[in-house]
Amino acid sequence: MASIMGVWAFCQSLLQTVFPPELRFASLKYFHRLFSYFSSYCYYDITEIDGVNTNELYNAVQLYLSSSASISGTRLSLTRGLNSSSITFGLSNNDRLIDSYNGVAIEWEHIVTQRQAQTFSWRPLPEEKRGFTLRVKKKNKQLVLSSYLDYVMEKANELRRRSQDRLLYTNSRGGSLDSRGHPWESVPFKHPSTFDTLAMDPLKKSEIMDDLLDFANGESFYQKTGRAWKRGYLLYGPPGTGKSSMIAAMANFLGYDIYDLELTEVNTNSELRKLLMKTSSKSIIVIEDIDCSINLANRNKNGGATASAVGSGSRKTSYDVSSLPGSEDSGNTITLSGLLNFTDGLWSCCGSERIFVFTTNHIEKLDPALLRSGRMDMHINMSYCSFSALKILLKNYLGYDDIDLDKEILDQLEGVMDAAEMTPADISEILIKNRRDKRRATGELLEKLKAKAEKNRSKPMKKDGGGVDQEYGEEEQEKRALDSPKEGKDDDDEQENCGKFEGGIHENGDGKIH
Ligand SMILES: Nc1ncnc2c1ncn2[C@@H]1O[C@H](COP(=O)(O)OP(=O)(O)OP(=O)(O)O)[C@@H](O)[C@H]1O
Repeated sequence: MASIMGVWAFCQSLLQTVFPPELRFASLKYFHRLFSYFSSYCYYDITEIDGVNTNELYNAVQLYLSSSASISGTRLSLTRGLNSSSITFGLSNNDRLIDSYNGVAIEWEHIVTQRQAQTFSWRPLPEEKRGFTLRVKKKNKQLVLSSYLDYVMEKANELRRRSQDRLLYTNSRGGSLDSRGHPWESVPFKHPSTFDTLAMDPLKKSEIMDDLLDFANGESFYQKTGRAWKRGYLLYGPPGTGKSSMIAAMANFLGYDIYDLELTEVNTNSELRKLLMKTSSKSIIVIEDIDCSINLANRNKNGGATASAVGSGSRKTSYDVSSLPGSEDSGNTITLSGLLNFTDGLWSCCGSERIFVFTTNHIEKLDPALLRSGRMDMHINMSYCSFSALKILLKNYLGYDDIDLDKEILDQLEGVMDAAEMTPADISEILIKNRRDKRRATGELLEKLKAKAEKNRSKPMKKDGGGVDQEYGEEEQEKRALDSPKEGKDDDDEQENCGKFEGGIHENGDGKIH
């Protein structure tokens, strides 16, 4: 052993003296070339750090391989990212696995080596040099370059979305930028509302779910028809009927982030555009209480853009904004046409797969331009709790199934439900309060429903000029009465549009009305 080692050391020193490093390097290079010329494989190296920047492809490959069921190694590396509630596992150092794509075997190897002495860098580099080497037969090279890597990126993005908690963004006050120069601030979005917990007519619910799925899987459809890959939903109905819960359920269903746009914090149309440009794909952009955020009632025929408080009853500071041509962008205001451009115009197409959701408690206050066909693809009426919706609440809150409930009580509940006009929020309150005693819960609920129905019957809806519901309170009625008179051409438009929204779902754009 000692002799062999002695000979080896001697040969090594001889080699180093006879062959200078340059010669060795050159011969190694030619050897590699010769090897790759005769080899039937080609190799691609994907390093973790590309120069000084992080290589996104490396992260994507790592994530993609973590999902591969064919991981054969018995030693895996486990990671849990920031904002993530799940653990992902990946290839351990210098491990390899075979992936299959369109019947072609692709070999991945995770290479980890020690980084040589640190050269000067503005950014400290990790001590280890990590990378993936992809090996594929030369004849399949084209497949890897043309589609496999795109496929890996796409899958990785999908996995990232699924494993990471969704984020809820809101625009910073007065359009200020955060430390990363971003106009949106985010927090993890953990709203537990899902379509299972949402109390509404099951038929309506499944229609919305189908529509969302069609949208999410409709990339080729939108491409084929030349339409921007986006969809608009208008949720309207009295407070407490589940509009916000519906948005959360949509986000949880599709795995999208939510951008909650506070319009009262946006000063100009261009600020609005900048915000839009900074939203990511696969997201829901929400403008809640659009009638309160800016006054989008009848478009002012005479004046320029004015910014003034809207008066009593408005829940937020509001701006009276006209959308006359020529008044756009004049002064520090956003206009209706600016808003429509935001959802509809050329700018709405930066990024893709985005859903716009507007909510309002008073659909009749919205400008017809906002309701016109093609603007908001679907109008969803979140109405008072129906009997079928009540059954969902009873199941979720009290654990009742249809069969558990007394037939007589069920009949009584069904009898008063529509006349009572109670919101799911009111009903959930009663159920939460008595959730430990199911009998008391149903008893109290029935009592309250009967009393409400009786009250409604004895005091029929006093309608003012605009058809104001007593539920909305004196202050709100006054405001609505002020806003109700409609004039000119828009009048017809509005009536035509508003006439369509008597309950249920209405689909625009493709001519279908539900
Ligand atoms: N359809 C529903 N299904 C299940 N729970 C509901 C529903 N509607 C309301 N709730 C309950 O009532 C609470 C308030 O509902 P939510 O905020 O979604 O109503 P909203 O219509 O958005 O009200 P607002 O117009 O005041 O914003 C929710 O936390 C939820 O628990």
